[in-house]
Amino acid sequence: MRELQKRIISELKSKPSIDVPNEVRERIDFIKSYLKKYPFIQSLVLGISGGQDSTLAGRLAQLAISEIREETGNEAYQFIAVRLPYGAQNDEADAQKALDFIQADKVFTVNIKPSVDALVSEFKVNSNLEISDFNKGNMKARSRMITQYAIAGEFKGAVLGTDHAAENITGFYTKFGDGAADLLPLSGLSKRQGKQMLAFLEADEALYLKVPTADLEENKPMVADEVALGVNYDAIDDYLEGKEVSEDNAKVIEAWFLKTEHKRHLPITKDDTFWK
Ligand SMILES: Nc1ncnc2c1ncn2[C@@H]1O[C@H](COP(=O)(O)OP(=O)(O)OC[C@H]2O[C@@H]([n+]3cccc(C(=O)O)c3)[C@H](O)[C@@H]2O)[C@@H](O)[C@H]1O
Ligand SMILES: Nc1ncnc2c1ncn2[C@@H]1O[C@H](COP(=O)(O)OP(=O)(O)OP(=O)(O)O)[C@@H](O)[C@H]1O
Ligand SMILES: [Mg+2]
Repeated sequence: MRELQKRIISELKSKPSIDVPNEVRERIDFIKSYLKKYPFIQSLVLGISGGQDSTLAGRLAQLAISEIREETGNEAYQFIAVRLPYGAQNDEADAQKALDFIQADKVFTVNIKPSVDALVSEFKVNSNLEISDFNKGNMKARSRMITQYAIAGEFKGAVLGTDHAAENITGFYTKFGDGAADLLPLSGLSKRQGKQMLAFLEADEALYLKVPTADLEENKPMVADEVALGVNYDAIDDYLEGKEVSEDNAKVIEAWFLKTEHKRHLPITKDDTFWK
């Protein structure tokens, strides 16, 4: 195995394969044990996009909350799903399908378009600064973060994130946007391991066979992650599972990993050494 591949696997804690029922159980138990340790936290909050990752994290969270409510008799525990479209969402039907599957205790819908557009327009009006479509995409992800933390603030909540090894390795998320969260129930998983868990949980296969997309840019709607990254998830998963991948794919994956190293650390101080 490549030296960097070994280091990445160890850092991201990815596994060559998973025992699917056990993996589901361990991740539900992780959420429950955290809630038991910090009883102040009574709700879990997560944005549901209609994509694979939030469908899986949302269902695991709802199962954990239902179990803990039953076990403790405390009816205050709840899972709050949040729809956060920017105007009309291209794959709204998938988001509704995901909500049907997750069966969240509560659903809020907040259109982030007015606040994002207001901010973009302020730059233009006051500073004649044109925010690029790409940068605006990251502003959308950060607006979603603000909204989820506002809901957590109202409901003694913690915010869940959907980051997993196949996303963390390329840093393909917005720093302090969708990258910001309190708990990460999918940590260490490859994309295909997430699919296996959704199949085990009996999700409609349309929810995990669909093409993964960030869908943040208006000039390039629904662009597939794999196109933006220049490498496909099969290769990323193989790499994380310790398999051999082509030299070209390995180089692309490793370049993303090295370029985004700053995203996998807390804000950098003079005493940190990872970047030296
Ligand atoms: N070396 C370094 N040391 C310390 N900080 C560094 C840095 N390089 C950049 N930075 C900071 O990081 C910022 C750039 O990072 P960031 O703001 O994240 O922006 P960036 O990594 O440029 O873009 C985010 C990428 O993730 C994709 N994304 C975002 C959200 C969700 C999803 C999805 O799959 O759903 C995908 C998005 O399409 C885009 O390709 C810079 O503006 C700077 O503040
Ligand atoms: N329109 C949206 N509404 C609510 N939450 C969203 C929306 N878009 C993104 N998010 C949040 O940001 C997270 C990151 O998006 P990302 O695209 O990586 O995951 P996904 O859409 O769940 O799965 P996939 O990678 O398969 O598209 C989502 O998991 C979700 O929590
Ligand atoms: Mg998505």
